[in-house]
Amino acid sequence: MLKVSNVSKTIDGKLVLEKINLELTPGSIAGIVGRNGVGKSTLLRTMAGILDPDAGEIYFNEKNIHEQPEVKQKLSYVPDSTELLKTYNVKEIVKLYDAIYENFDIIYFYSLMDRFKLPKNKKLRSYSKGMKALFLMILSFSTKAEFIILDEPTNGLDPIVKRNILQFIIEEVSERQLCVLISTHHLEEVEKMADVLIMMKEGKLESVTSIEDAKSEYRKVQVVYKNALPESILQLNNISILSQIGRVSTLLIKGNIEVTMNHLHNENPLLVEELPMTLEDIFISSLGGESYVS
Ligand SMILES: Nc1ncnc2c1ncn2[C@@H]1O[C@H](COP(=O)(O)OP(=O)(O)OP(=O)(O)O)[C@@H](O)[C@H]1O
Repeated sequence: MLKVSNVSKTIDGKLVLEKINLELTPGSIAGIVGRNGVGKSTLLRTMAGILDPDAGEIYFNEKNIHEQPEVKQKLSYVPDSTELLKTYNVKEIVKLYDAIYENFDIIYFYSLMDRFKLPKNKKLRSYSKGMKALFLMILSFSTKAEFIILDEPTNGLDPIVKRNILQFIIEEVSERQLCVLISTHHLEEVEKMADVLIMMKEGKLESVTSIEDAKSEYRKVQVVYKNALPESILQLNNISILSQIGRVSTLLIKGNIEVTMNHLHNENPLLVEELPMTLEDIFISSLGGESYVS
């Protein structure tokens, strides 16, 4: 179990993380989403023990990762950049990881290199972006860490490499009861693979829920009224307008769903139709700021 307790961090005079509390359990994948610059990478780096919090603690299996650094053997962090490693070749990096991680499994590492058809006698510089991302992932899972933190692991990857990586992560989590935390802007990935959705806003956690619970809190509907949207509907504070094209409005209802649906019906609509909802709708409604009517 990984526990973040009241963690705050200020960088260059700016409060980047504010009283973050979070618990993640083994055998689960958590997706952390939020707009650019809200503090996701800072939180991930702090959870990995790379940055020190100004206040609060992070525990892995009840051991404080900043006070008992040997716990970091159980954690692996994959950054969103391979800059640091690019002048090394595969064998040198493997040697480095083998020296740092006492459970590093070289046989497993090379079996994964074969599975994903990555060349073994090259400098990382000669790898394509997709190959580098796969390589870092393979390295990370070969450490046999129990908690793996991935910062934007599928950025810039083609759909096939992306699918292979995501499939690989799901396999590893179910076979080894790992806990994986993924930061991403690809909401459809979170929707497909994550058990837990973490939404972050301006340095704070806006919500931590299962994907199912997040979706059940909302309903997306298309409505058409004879004239413009009735004033009484515009005044409801649990409704967001996702789009308006002519008299056709797409609304997202948050909470109090049955009462609000009755309200929509009571205003004599020409049409009220439920639409399938995506995490993107929830993201825009919860984290999008004041105005996003298209
Ligand atoms: N080393 C640093 N020096 C100065 N400011 C920093 C540093 N690291 C982070 N910040 C600031 O902290 C805030 C959060 O940055 P962070 O990279 O954690 O956000 P993010 O949510 O991961 O963003 P993105 O989605 O764009 O990757 C930003 O305002 C950023 O400018």
